[in-house]
Amino acid sequence: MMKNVKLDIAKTGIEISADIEAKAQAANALLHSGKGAGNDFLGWVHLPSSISENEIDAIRKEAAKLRSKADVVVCIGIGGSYLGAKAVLEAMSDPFKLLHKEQKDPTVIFAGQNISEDYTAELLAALKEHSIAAIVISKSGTTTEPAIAFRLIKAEIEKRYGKKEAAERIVAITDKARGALKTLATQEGYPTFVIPDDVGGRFSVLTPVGLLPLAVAGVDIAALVRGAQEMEKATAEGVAFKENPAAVYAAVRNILYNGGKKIEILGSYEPKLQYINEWWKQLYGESEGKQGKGIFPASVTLTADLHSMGQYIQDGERTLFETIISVAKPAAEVLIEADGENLDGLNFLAGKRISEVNRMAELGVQLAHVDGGVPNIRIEIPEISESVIGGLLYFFEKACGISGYMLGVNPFDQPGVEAYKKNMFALLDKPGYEEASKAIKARL
Ligand SMILES: O=P(O)(O)OC[C@H]1O[C@H](O)[C@H](O)[C@@H](O)[C@@H]1O
Repeated sequence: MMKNVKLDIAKTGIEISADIEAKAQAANALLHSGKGAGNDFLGWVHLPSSISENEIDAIRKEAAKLRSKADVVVCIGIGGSYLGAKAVLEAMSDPFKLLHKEQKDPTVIFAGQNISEDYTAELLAALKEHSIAAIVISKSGTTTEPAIAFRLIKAEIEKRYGKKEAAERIVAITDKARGALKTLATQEGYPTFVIPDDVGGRFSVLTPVGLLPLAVAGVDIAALVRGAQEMEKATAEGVAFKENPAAVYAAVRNILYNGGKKIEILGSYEPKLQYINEWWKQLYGESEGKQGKGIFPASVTLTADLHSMGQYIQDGERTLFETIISVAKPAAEVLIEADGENLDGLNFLAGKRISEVNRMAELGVQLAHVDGGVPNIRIEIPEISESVIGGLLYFFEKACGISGYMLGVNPFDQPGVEAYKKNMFALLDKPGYEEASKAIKARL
């Protein structure tokens, strides 16, 4: 099988012991047996292979409808109901798309991932110039940020097109039975897609949560799923440890963490992958950061951040390791031309592709950081395409499950996220929070 994720751990200087190897294999087996902590949230393990063509067709059909009606589709959600679609969309998009006069696909934009009044005002103002539709996504159906954004976007759509047509322009993705969004969608007659009970938000990119917005934007979701299916096989129980990149990645992280490397920096030399970092941060941060434990997931985009974070990485506290997603083949070719005057002194690069310079930057940085005491894990992917990205996402998910079990936590809950919510509701006098309101206001 062609390897879409090649893991190179040589520059960590780590030899994985038989003991750690066995631990990683056992953690993978535990995911497959469904007997570990959080085992009612393991639906993602076999998600790629269980997506049917009918499901893909239904998503594509709904996407085609939204595409025919709107030139801007607002995708409303936060956390796992936002980052997967955003990450893949950025990875697959021309960053200068909006500068082109012809737009062949609708523009998918995001809302509900903040509570900024200015963001909201500017969004609503910009929408005035476009035909619009919306996808509202919330697994719980009760998350405040997207609920506020949706209330405003729903009102705008209804005002413009009427209630009946609003039900043709709004799609809800939520739990099959529970939550305010489910009730609302049923009442308003919105087409609805279900987030399976056993798939947590941060593992939901390959459900309609990620697939519908991506299909609307013109991303080949079948190829995305295909790539994930291949990775599901490549990381399955029974695959030899050394052949299973997810097991090896989890094992190396575990060793690094126990050796005092508390922070992992994910980076890439392709700015399109920036939001893959953001998606990965939620995946690993919420899965492992609990009970006073867990690697802190950080990220950089290179070479930009060498000029801001480079000093620290090279020379600051030695609690870091880095993981670099390295793209073997750029899609385009741009050569650096010779210049007769050579005023900028760059003629030594004449005739070279930009990617050659980028590659040498990557290799140079890798050795510099290793010399500075920052172990380096390299994840090579052949190119940025839907199937490769699908594989990469599943690779990270599988490794996260294994890693969480190796760490000894339940990787599938996030109890710590509730603390701020309680305080916010108390401060906002939400009914039911009367006592908490009094208590918290006294502390201000
Ligand atoms: O999809 P939702 O239920 O709206 O949740 C959106 C996000 O918010 C929560 O607070 C969780 O910490 C995340 O894991 C989740 O992805």
